[in-house]
Amino acid sequence: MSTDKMSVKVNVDLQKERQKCNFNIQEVTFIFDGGKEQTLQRKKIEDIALNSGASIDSIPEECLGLKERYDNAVRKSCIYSRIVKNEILEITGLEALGNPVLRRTADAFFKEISPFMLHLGMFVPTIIGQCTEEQQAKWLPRALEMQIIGAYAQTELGHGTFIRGLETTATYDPETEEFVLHSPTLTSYKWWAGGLGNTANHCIVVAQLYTKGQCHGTHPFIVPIRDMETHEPFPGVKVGDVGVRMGFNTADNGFLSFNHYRIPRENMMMKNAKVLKDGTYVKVARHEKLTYGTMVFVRVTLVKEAAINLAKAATIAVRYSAVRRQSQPKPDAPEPQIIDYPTQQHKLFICIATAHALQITGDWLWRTFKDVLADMRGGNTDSLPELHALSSCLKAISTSDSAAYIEQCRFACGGHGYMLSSNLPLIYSFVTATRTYEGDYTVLLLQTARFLVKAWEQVEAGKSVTPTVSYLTLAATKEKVLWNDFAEGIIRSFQAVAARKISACAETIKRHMKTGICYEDAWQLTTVRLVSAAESHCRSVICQTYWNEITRLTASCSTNVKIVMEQLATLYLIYWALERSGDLLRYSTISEKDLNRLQERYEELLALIRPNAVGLVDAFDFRDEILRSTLGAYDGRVYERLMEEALKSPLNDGPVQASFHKYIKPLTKGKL
Ligand SMILES: CCCCC/C=C\C/C=C\C/C=C\CC/C=C/C(=O)SCCNC(=O)CCNC(=O)[C@H](O)C(C)(C)COP(=O)(O)OP(=O)(O)OC[C@H]1O[C@@H](n2cnc3c(N)ncnc32)[C@H](O)[C@@H]1OP(=O)(O)O
Ligand SMILES: Cc1cc2nc3c(=O)[nH]c(=O)nc-3n(C[C@H](O)[C@H](O)[C@H](O)COP(=O)(O)OP(=O)(O)OC[C@H]3O[C@@H](n4cnc5c(N)ncnc54)[C@H](O)[C@@H]3O)c2cc1C
Repeated sequence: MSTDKMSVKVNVDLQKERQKCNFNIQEVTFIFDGGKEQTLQRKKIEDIALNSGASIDSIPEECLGLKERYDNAVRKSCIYSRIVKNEILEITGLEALGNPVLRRTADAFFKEISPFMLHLGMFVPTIIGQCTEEQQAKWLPRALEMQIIGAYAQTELGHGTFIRGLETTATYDPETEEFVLHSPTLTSYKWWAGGLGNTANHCIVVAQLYTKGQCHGTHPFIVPIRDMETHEPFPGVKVGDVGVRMGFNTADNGFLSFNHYRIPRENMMMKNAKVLKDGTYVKVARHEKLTYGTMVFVRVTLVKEAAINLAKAATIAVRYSAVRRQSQPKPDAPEPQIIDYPTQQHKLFICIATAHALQITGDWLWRTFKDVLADMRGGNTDSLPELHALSSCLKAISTSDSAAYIEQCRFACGGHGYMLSSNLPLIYSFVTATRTYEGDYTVLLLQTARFLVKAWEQVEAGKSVTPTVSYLTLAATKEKVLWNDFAEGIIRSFQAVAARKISACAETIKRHMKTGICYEDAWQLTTVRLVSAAESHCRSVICQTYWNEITRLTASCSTNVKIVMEQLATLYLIYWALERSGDLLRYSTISEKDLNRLQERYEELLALIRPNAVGLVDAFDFRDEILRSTLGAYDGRVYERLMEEALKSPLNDGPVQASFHKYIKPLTKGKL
């Protein structure tokens, strides 16, 4: 328990909730963090970063103007970066780049987003993933020392999804051994890159490479864009902010264009392809899509990012629901805590369970990513298509589910959830963007679908398939699922649903083609079903991974931890079986009777989890400085904090605002 939790006076209802909790909270924290060592490391990092007091704002961030908010975010980013560089990276090493602990700690500094986030989040990983060793030796130490600050500019005004359609050109000039960067149209302007608008002095630019008159497709380049002393953009570089956004307003998303702007040949990131001095193009990589590596990396990390943000929202909403009392369902009885309403439990407990499901699946995906990376270092890229398919659908579903449930947490907090000081709107505005960036939801599910249809064709041809789709072989037999075990039955049923949907898509494509249309058109006509098939596949992967892993992770835990963790995982599985009952009835052997039993068990589980609900969110172990919520603080002083925050509003700086004298008074006196 952190010091802030020991010294405060806690709301009586929350105190009672904590007395009811029947399991060892710390053991669950260890599970959520991925082990005891990870928890200890996280706490150490949080202590280092937060005990400096540098994260504290005198005026709430949301009450500042746009410029002051950016200014404040840069100030705090510099302090946080110094702490990360001098103290945190020493503890974590570069593993921190794939570990949400840095982001989690950063939340204490920024209620919105740091303008430096993409420096560590994408600029540094791209140097690691796309540069030769020699190039890394040049750029990496400078980037880690924060001597240079970078952004990742791939998306353009005209194209984000379709990378092959990017218009920025990098044309090699062998005379000077330079690349000439150029933005030929308005739609070729780079757009959206985080940290680019006013902060970064360097930028990774993805451009169409031309040499010897031939285009070789998109490649990444490191581009200095601003003078290191004056910070003025270099001649030939036009850079600025893209304008006010739904969230991310301190993230400094920018635009960038080039007018025949020259960079040295060595600034092409040459791990996967090179241009020699004479302009000869040499392909190094064994897989064409390795230049997309940073996107795969970020998609993998976003699964845990989705989990952490949902855990934050659930913590806020569950604690608030234990403090808040409303209505009078029984005459003469006191108003119940709103968490006692089964409908409220239905809104909230799935959020707790989903945070665990995504965290565990995210851990598993991270290990898979590292295995594939190790294979690729040895020259074997066979597992890349499976990793791409997995990271695509898991990024899509985790960010989409997380955003939807964070919004559900806000609904669960009624009117007070709408206050920015609850932090729920800001968490939502951040997470809903993750559904779009780094690959839009639909686009990524269609990438997974492409892999699934190919896997199905392999199965039909009697060939073997990769592990995550091996269920297609079994499920294709349409055997009856035995419902002697809820979890096993649901997992097998989801696999049957996915398999039947995938096979139906493959058949539909063939049927369309028999009418004489080409494969691409037949594919388009099937995309609504393909997205649905990819979603079912992803759901089956999450259900199976969550169930298998939670069984493994709790094997040596105390009995009550095992019980509560199993209750949550079962709740997750049953929730989705009921949500997708139409699919199950259509494609699996489930009966109405089975579904009725699932509904009953689901309602039993809500009641069983109820006494442990506050304990479960306490186990996420968010310090108040990170939660930054009037509704979710550990002490439950909800109403006091709401009042305190209200009084900090600049609109409360005096009893009469200047606008009264300027406008209202003249209006009421008939002088306007
Ligand atoms: C303070 C602490 C900081 C710590 C930070 C920690 C974490 C960071 C957290 C968050 C990050 C924060 C913010 C991020 C901000 C956002 C950044 C961005 O958005 S950057 C821009 C991202 N852009 C995209 O994602 C674009 C999406 N589009 C694509 O990926 C591709 O264009 C698309 C849709 C995949 C299609 O590509 P295309 O080249 O046209 O390919 P095809 O469809 O023709 O497919 C050809 C084959 O290639 C396979 N493929 C495609 N992609 C990949 C891949 N990545 N890897 C492997 N293989 C791939 C595809 O499956 C086809 O295969 P087959 O031919 O079917 O075999
Ligand atoms: C907050 C934020 C931060 C960002 N940060 C960065 C950054 O740092 N660097 C960077 O380079 N980019 C960044 N981006 C850009 C981001 O990567 C793109 O916005 C994203 O990849 C989606 O591309 P798009 O905007 O072109 O959408 P579009 O592709 O135009 O999508 C619009 C609609 O069309 C649909 N659609 C598109 N193609 C297809 C298809 N083939 N089949 C079916 N439907 C399709 C989509 O599903 C969507 O509904 C950021 C974006 C946001 C919102």
